[in-house]
Amino acid sequence: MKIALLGYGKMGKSIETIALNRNHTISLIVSDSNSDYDFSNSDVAIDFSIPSVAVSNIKKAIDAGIPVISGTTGWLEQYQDVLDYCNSNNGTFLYASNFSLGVNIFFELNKRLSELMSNTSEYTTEIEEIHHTQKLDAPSGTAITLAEQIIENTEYTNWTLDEPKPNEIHIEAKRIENVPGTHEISYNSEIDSINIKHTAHSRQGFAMGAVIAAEWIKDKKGVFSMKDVLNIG
Ligand SMILES: NC(=O)c1ccc[n+]([C@@H]2O[C@H](COP(=O)([O-])OP(=O)(O)OC[C@H]3O[C@@H](n4cnc5c(N)ncnc54)[C@H](O)[C@@H]3O)[C@@H](O)[C@H]2O)c1
Ligand SMILES: O=C(O)C1=N[C@H](C(=O)O)CCC1
Repeated sequence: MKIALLGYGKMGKSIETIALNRNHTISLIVSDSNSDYDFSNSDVAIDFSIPSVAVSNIKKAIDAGIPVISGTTGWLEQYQDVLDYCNSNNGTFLYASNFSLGVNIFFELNKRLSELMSNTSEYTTEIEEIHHTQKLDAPSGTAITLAEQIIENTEYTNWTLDEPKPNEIHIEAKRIENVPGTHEISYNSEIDSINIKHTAHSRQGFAMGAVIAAEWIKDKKGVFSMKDVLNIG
């Protein structure tokens, strides 16, 4: 498979290594310095760039009729616009806030735990995420997905990085050098605490998941998620 890499930073380089090991080729590398590019020699595009350019990269791939997967976070206020664009142009698109198998299993645990907690009023819920200091967005896309899952199953209606109101889940976003990504959900009462935590030891899981998603999506049409790729949940 010929893969176009949109973004060639920490993730783009990890994806390149894994893709080459799985006998794919890299047909195009787009970084901030070469925005004038075309997809004529590519089967699929993988976008891990920056929030301000992700949407134009994704739309450009859809315009070219190339399936595109995106792991870039921090642009989700435009997610519905991208879905509509993809559907009205008969394109192929998959976004995931987190491509690792472990986090996608963790999402299922989070969903189940929030269902179990839905009828208890004694507990308050908090999310802590820790990432490296170069990260541009806060909270992480993964923390937003976790919060949205909890909101779907409980009385919470919103998340906040600030001091929470009673209906808001507090997300604590910490930035510590070299941390690839840690997420912890806590339910705290006077009596006890319940915590679930995922710790990434490297970027390998994110990159492997992205390559597997690209292999899976190559000949499909429509909008997909990692649940479709991994067949879980
Ligand atoms: N979904 C996931 O599993 C997952 C995992 C890790 C990171 N991420 C997200 O992926 C994104 C990239 O992460 P990273 O750690 O590789 O960041 P990074 O800063 O190391 O790399 C970003 C790259 O984008 C490039 N870029 C800038 N302008 C561009 C343009 N116009 N077109 C294409 N590329 C351009 C930069 O040159 C840089 O090389 C971030 O949004 C991050 O939050 C998601
Ligand atoms: O390194 C990053 O940046 C990461 N971003 C994703 C997020 O925002 O959730 C996934 C984890 C790593």
